[in-house]
Amino acid sequence: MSDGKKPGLIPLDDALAALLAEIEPLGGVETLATADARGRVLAADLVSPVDVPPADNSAMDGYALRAVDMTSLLPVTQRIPAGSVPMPLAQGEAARIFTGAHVPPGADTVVMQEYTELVDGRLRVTQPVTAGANVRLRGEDVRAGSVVLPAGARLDAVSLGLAATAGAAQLTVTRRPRVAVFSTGDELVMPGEPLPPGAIYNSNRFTLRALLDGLGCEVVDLGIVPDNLEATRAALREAASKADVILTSGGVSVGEEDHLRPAVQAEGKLDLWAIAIKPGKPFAYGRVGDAHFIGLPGNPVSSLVTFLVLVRPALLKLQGAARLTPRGYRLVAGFDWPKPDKRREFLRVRLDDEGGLAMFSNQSSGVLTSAFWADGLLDNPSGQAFKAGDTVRFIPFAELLA
Ligand SMILES: Nc1nc2c(c(=O)[nH]1)N[C@H]1C(S)=C(S)[C@@H](COP(=O)(O)OP(=O)(O)OC[C@H]3O[C@@H](n4cnc5c(N)ncnc54)[C@H](O)[C@@H]3O)O[C@H]1N2
Ligand code: MOO
Ligand SMILES: [Mg+2]
Repeated sequence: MSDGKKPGLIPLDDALAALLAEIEPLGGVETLATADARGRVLAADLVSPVDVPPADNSAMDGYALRAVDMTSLLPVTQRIPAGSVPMPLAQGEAARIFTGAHVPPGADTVVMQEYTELVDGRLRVTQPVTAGANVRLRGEDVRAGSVVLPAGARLDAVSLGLAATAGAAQLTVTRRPRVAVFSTGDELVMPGEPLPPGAIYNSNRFTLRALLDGLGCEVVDLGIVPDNLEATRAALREAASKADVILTSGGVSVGEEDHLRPAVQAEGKLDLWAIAIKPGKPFAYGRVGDAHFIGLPGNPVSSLVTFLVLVRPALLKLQGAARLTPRGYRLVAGFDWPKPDKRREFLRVRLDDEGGLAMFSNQSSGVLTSAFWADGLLDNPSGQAFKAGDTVRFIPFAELLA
């Protein structure tokens, strides 16, 4: 802990480890319709009761036959649209078949119709295909009895589709965290209201609510809290009575208008403060009652970055997610960075046309445009300068905002 004047900054990895050590998964499950489970975490392995596809089926509109018959003129003895049940195919016969229709027993190959012609009602293959072509095998996607989605999987568009392909109408997911959110700042005004002198629109509320929503959390929005100790303490008490997590923005730095740290110390305890991260240094973590307290810096980019790097893993751990941190990728910097900081930096960067990384010109933590422009964050270790052409670590927003 620091006295607030000369903070000994905590390395980010240590801070994240300490934060995650405080987080126990919430426990508790609920069963939801598959369509309603986006953003949630699967509570138990999902085992498929069926093979997918359930039978060998055609990948093309064309004709099913036996490969050995490919060079003969074949009578077309049945017509098999998708959804119908075929009859067995005898040697020397072909069947008209459509994409997705079950291949008749006896047939082993499908020839697309463009590679065939009918001669007096009989099928001639004009362009032979290899044996087994265009047949999608039973169970080649999912085998009955296998785990389609493991416990801890986060449910996104692809995993929900996969659950449905295995026939799951409902999914058992972990309990969603209740997160009470408030913004602090006498200067804050809500969009839609006039902007008086000295004021600024409250953007963090919207960023944070959307981030929480994406992570499957239930938001308790306590609005804007003025910059005074009593109001901040009262807001913390209310938040702790209503939520598993209290998430605030602003008022965590060292000015006498920053009341969150003393308020948390009065109402509970402060475990972590001042991280070696840029932007986002005054990030704070503690407890108020049974609730976790997380204080994000007010600057909009600091608030966003600390959420993505520190809060997101914590909220995922609360929900029992298997993967807490995003993948990083090694990419080439397209610019020089001659001014290393003591803090680990997260620069807002974009993929350039050569597959390297370009940087937004203004990296101020107040410039939210930088994050909108960017494709992700360049994760630069503390004290490190780099040059164009050097390899750096890139974390795409596609990973962080999923
Ligand atoms: N003497 C020092 N001053 C500051 C330090 C320091 O080490 N010594 N750290 C700076 C850093 S780094 C950051 S980050 C900020 C964090 O400040 P706070 O968390 O106390 O946030 P505020 O002072 O309340 O606000 C900062 C900035 O952000 C704007 N803001 C706040 N909330 C919102 C919101 N909901 N929507 C949009 N904008 C918001 C606010 O107007 C301020 O401009 O402290 C530095 N100071
Ligand atoms: O940490 Mo502050 O975010 O450098 O502006
Ligand atoms: Mg401040």
